[in-house]
Parts: sequence; C-alpha cells; structure tokens
Amino acid sequence: MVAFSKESLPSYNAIISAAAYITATTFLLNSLIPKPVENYFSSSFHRLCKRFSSQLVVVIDEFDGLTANHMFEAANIYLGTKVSSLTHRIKVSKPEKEQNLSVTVDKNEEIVDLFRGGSVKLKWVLQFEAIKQISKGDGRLGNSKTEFRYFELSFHKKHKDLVLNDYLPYILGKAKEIKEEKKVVRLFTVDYNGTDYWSSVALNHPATFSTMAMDPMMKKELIEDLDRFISRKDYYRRVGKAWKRGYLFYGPPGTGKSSLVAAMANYLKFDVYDLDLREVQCNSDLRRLLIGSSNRSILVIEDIDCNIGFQNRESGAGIAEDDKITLSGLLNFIDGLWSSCGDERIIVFTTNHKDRLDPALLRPGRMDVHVEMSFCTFSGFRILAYNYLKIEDHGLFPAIEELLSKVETTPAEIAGELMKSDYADAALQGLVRRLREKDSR
Ligand SMILES: Nc1ncnc2c1ncn2[C@@H]1O[C@H](COP(=O)(O)OP(=O)(O)OP(=O)(O)O)[C@@H](O)[C@H]1O
Ligand SMILES: [Mg+2]
Repeated sequence: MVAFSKESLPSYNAIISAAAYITATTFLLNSLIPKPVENYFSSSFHRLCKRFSSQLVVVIDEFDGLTANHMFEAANIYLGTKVSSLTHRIKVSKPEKEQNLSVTVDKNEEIVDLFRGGSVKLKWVLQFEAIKQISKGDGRLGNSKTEFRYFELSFHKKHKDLVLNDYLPYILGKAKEIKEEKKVVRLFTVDYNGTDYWSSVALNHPATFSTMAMDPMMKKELIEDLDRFISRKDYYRRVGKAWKRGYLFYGPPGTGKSSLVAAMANYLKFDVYDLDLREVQCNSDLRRLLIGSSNRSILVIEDIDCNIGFQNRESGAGIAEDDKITLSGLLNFIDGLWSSCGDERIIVFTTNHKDRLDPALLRPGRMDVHVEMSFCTFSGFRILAYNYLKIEDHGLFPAIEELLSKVETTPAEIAGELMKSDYADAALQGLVRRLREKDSR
C-alpha cells in the first residue's frame, strides 16, 4: 500500500492561507483601483492591440436607419454560395414564390472568401446583437425585433481600397445575378370574377430565344436591343426619358407573337402583365391596374387592333366621355406614369393586322421596335425539327425546304405536325404530306 507521509503534502494550513491571500489581494486591488482606472487600462490595452493589428474590420448592418441595407442583403445571398466543408451551420429556407431552397450562413460562422485569384483573403462573420427593448410605458415591451444582425468583414488593411472599390461592388453584382437566376417569372392577369385586380401564376412557358423559329438576323437584333435597353439605366436618366421600351409584334395567327413575349420574359426574368383592354371599363380602372404593376416587367396588350377600336364602348352607358379609354390616352398615361415611377418597363402590343392599327401607334417614336412574325422559313423549320425531334438533318429536309418556299405555313402548324410522332421519319413524312396537300390547293 502506498502512503504519503504527512510532510509530502501541502499542509492544510498552507492551503487555507494561500486562498486567503489571493482573496484579500483581489479585494484590495478591486477596492484600491477605481473602476474608471481599470477600464482605462483595459481599453488602452485593446487600443494597443488594435494599433498593432494589421486587420481592418468593415461592419455591414442589416438596416441603415429604417431602410434595408442592400449591401447586407447582397452579402447574405453571396455568402450562401460560399459554404464549404469547413462550415458547421447553415440556414435553409424556401420562400413561397421561389422554386429552390435558399441557403444562408448562420450566426458566428466564419466564412473565408478569396478574391483576385486567392491573393486577397477575406473573413466574414454574421453577428447578432440584442436590442434593448423599450418599455411602452405600461410596463409591456414592444413586439419589435429583439436583435439586429450585421456582418463583420475583416481583411488586411492594405486591401482597404480594393475591398471598397472592387470587392464589395463585385458582391453586389454577383448577388443580383444569383437573384435573377433563381427568380421564377410570373404571369399576371386581371381577375375579373373576383378582385378586379392582378393575380399571378408562375409563367412556366418553355419558349426561349433558342426555341423560337424566326429570322436569325431579327432574333439577333432583338436580343441586342434588349441587352442595350437593360444596360442603359444611366443613359435614360441622363437624357431625361422614362426607362421603357415599346415593341410591336405583328403577323398571322400561330407565328409566335405570344411565344416571343414569353421568350423575352424568360430571357430578362421579367414578370408579364397581360392586359385585356376590352375588360377595362374606364381610365381610372386602367390607371389603378397600371400603377399596380411592378418594375422590371413586360406589359402585354394582345390583339391591339381588336382591343383599341373601342367602338363598342363609345356607346357604353354610364361612362363619362372623358373617362373613356383611347389609344393616345393610354400611351400618354403610360409615358407620364412610367417617367415618374417606372423603371425597366417594356410594353408589347401584338396584332394580326398591322394595317388596321391606329396611325397614332405607328408614328415614329411610339413603338420603338416593330417585329414582323411571318410564315415559317426553312431555317425556322430546322429550329423546330431540333426542338421537337432532336434532329439536325434528314433525307426529307430538301423536299421540305422546297415546299416551304412555295407554301405559306405557320410555325404553329409545323409544330403540330412534328408533335404527332416521336419518330423523325414518321413525323417528317406526315409534314411533307401536309405541305403537298396545301401546295396542290
Ligand atoms: N416562331 C415560332 N417558334 C417556335 N414555336 C412557335 C412559333 N410560332 C408558333 N409556335 C408554336 O405555336 C404555338 C402558338 O403560337 P403563338 O401563340 O405564339 O402564336 P401567336 O402569333 O401569338 O398567335 P395569335 O396571333 O393567334 O395569338 C406556340 O405555343 C408554339 O408552340
Ligand atoms: Mg398570341
């Protein structure tokens, strides 16, 4: 059995006296050094540490006063894509109107980002701070937020200018891109059996510019026109014009006018507001609806020739003369409204009969771009054959090319034929038969 001699252990008395000494010294120091002096030393110590630290910390609050801080929102979105194997906690949510899950970082998680090919290292941490609740006077606390969030971004001081001038603007741009990618385009129509106001569903229209069978040059010009329009925010502001663009799509039924609107919406990720003017009773209704539409959207008025005759409404009882909708009224109103509160607005009129349109609409400057959608050409057919049958060539192509040069056929008709079979041979034979029939009429 191993036993300790009494001498080998610190004596009980020695322990007691050491504890008493520490307690007494602490008490003495606490009472001798006044609090302000202690605080002075501790904050000086921190200042000293900071002076010798090479790190700069940028604080990005969630709110700037009462308004949301865009930089915070952008960082939150951006950092959600920077989650790595070193991250321990993330947050996941699914907003109702979005298809995908949205991932963001959780509090106190450190995310390291590398910029400029890894030469600049940046550390991000999301922090929360409790807000002191202000009592309402009756002893109850207000039900406002109890904490506020902010990001701390730290990096070497020498990168200060680079971070402020390049890195943070880069994050703003990236976050915008991520948001655009995730956005589900919506189609708004007026619910005339209920609220008499816009209601929306996901657009889910498969048309894109690559699936559109139309003149390749026209398609290219249209895409360039849209790109230019979107990139010209400062230009429109400088020249004092409303940031809007008007398109007129005309051509026979089934040539893809409505599909082209969907392709534009999918390309730009703009919502579509489909307005049937025949259902709108008067200018005040129209105003209410237009004011209720949002920026970055396409307002479509289909079949403008039927919509804007207004002959039926001229005799409409109960509508004051000056409250009747007229085309010039509509256009002037849109000009006025959108110059004051509209940004990135597109308006599209479609018609089967350009010749029947009110000359006011065709005047230069009214509709910026006129697009003719016409019968299917052979190059249009090739696009449809690829869309529907996934083929780029076939023995029947020369016969189809020759027939299409003689027979007026809409892309909708051709699409209908191609959908009849999954087998290219059968579908194309059916199409040739159909075209020959038309040719012999
Ligand atoms: N140019 C095209 N490219 C690809 N598909 C097309 C094209 N035109 C028509 N289609 C097909 O035909 C269908 C009907 O076309 P769409 O409704 O776009 O024609 P539209 O010109 O708007 O006709 P309407 O004048 O009757 O409104 C589309 O859903 C699409 O499948
Ligand atoms: Mg249409």
